[in-house]
Amino acid sequence: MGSSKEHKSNKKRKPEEAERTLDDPSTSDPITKDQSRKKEKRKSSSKSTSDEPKEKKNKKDKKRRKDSEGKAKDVHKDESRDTEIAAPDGLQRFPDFSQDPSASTESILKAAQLGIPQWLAHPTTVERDVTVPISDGRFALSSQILSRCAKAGVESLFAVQSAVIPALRAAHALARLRQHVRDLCVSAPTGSGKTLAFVIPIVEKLRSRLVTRLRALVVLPTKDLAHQVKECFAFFCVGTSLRVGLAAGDVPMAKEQASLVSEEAGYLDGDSSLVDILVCTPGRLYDHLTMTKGFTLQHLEFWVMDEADRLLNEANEEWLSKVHTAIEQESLSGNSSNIYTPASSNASTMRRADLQLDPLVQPPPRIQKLLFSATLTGDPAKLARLKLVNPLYIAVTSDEDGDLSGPAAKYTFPSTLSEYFSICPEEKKPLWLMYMLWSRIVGRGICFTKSLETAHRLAQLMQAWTDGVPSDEWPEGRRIVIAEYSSEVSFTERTRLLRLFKEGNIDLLICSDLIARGLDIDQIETVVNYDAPTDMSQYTHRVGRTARAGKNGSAYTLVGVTQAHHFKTMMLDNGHWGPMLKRFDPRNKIMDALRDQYKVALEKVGSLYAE
Ligand SMILES: Nc1ncnc2c1ncn2[C@@H]1O[C@H](COP(=O)(O)OP(=O)(O)OP(=O)(O)O)[C@@H](O)[C@H]1O
Repeated sequence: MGSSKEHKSNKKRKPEEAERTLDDPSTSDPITKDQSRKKEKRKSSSKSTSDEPKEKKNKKDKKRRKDSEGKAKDVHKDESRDTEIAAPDGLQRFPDFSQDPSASTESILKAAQLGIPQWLAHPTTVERDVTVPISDGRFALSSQILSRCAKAGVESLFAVQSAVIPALRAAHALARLRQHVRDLCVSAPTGSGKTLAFVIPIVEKLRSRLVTRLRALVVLPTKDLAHQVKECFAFFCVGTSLRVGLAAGDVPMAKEQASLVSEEAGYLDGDSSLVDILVCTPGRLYDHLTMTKGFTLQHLEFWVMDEADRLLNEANEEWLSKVHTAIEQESLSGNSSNIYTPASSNASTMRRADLQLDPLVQPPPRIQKLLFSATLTGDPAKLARLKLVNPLYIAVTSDEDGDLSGPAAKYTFPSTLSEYFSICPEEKKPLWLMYMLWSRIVGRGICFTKSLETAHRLAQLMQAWTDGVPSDEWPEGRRIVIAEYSSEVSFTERTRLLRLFKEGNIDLLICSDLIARGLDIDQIETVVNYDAPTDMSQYTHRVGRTARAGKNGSAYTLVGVTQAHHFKTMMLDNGHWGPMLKRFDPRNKIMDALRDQYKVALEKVGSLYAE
């Protein structure tokens, strides 16, 4: 894990080749032709900045002058309120995250007109480069968690963690006073540490539980991500008796069932659960709710949806209503014939109608839903399906983001990311990629293509090229190693490839969008968009595989001539067209030298298909 010191000291890397900014008048590409059409739009967005009231500007300046280590307390306090509420259980004071009462009537009306709920239109914001020492009292972390953090190299908490952890710790304290626990929606850039923002407080809350019951459900869209998050939980649970399970479909159903539920316990009141925390994919969760005897959500306290917008986009949404039904049925009818006794170890968390009517029994904490994403959906209809209760929206943003109800706020990028694009004739893209590899513009990285088919063919071509050039002809005498990494490759093979990549034995993984989301590989220095992403969310997640945890990284997008107009419009519409995105063009001299190698590689692959 990157340390917070790294986080602060990074500088952006420049590519070796000549750069031209987009507003360079000498540029004569299809993109710039479109500039005048959009001028009006940009004018209006810059106007809003210059017309800003002085007071608001001063506030922003003050924010900018933050000292992330020492004064971070001020940074993610809701600026409209100076009040802090005292934690009832001896925790340190924590910020009051209640809704912003100062939201202007105008912005309230604007949000209402667009059908955006107030909580979504007025997030509590946190500056993206803030870090807070882990020992800060507001986190109230136990020595067990602190020692795991130390082991992981976590000395400071990143912005998203410094906002979410106190909010959750506060909610836990309030839950004990039978107050309502608010659901949480969190939007923070890629690589900003969202995983630990929920792992740490969940482990902290559950570590003192007495018996094993399924209390935290963490849903992720893919098997690969589920594995990654399971590993993270397992690491932070060392030293506790908490058990972490995985249901991602990589082992046969029966084996997975046996790892989650014990047959011996008799399937009552969730006492057959073998895990406290379950990390799963939607498909397997659905299967277990349907088919696994004794699998119950009766004791659930946390329901995390990581990469929430992708989960809400799942073609098959049945899993969502299945979970809601499971929760609701269990709380209405009870799922058990067990007789309740106050001494029962289950009593404090069991969600059963007969218990809830008993005035002597403290109600169980309600299930807190926690949504995380780098590109949280603003679609009210989709969010409504989650049945959120009094949600709190925390957004990690940058000073440049401006209007938080605008699109730029939806897509915040790591400050350590350098972004480049090139307009490239479609048929020359392989040559362009060879150039970038040969001239070492692309360090260790991943290359995204639009489809499995393209990934496969490109990997073949690049491998034919690298195999065909003798080792001593390569720059620095080192041949580049390229591998295909896609859903066509088996999960076991993907695991092996990732290991080789992490060990430095593979330089470039060519893939479809399989790993565009969430995958955390420390060693990725460069992302290449061989095919330009078609929407901003896809762009954000792809480039977000680099520049993680405060490390430097670069992203290069090869924009086909026919896609240039769409690419520029997409960037403009999302406030991402400007100095942050630089143009690069290959140097002809090197390209000329590579042309022959390219021809040889093409012939070699052509003969493969002819056979
Ligand atoms: N406080 C911290 N100090 C040092 N490293 C950290 C800290 N928090 C997280 N990291 C590291 O930062 C990396 C990125 O974290 P994580 O995968 O949680 O990002 P993310 O916000 O979920 O990104 P994405 O949106 O792409 O999924 C991980 O390698 C993690 O171990």
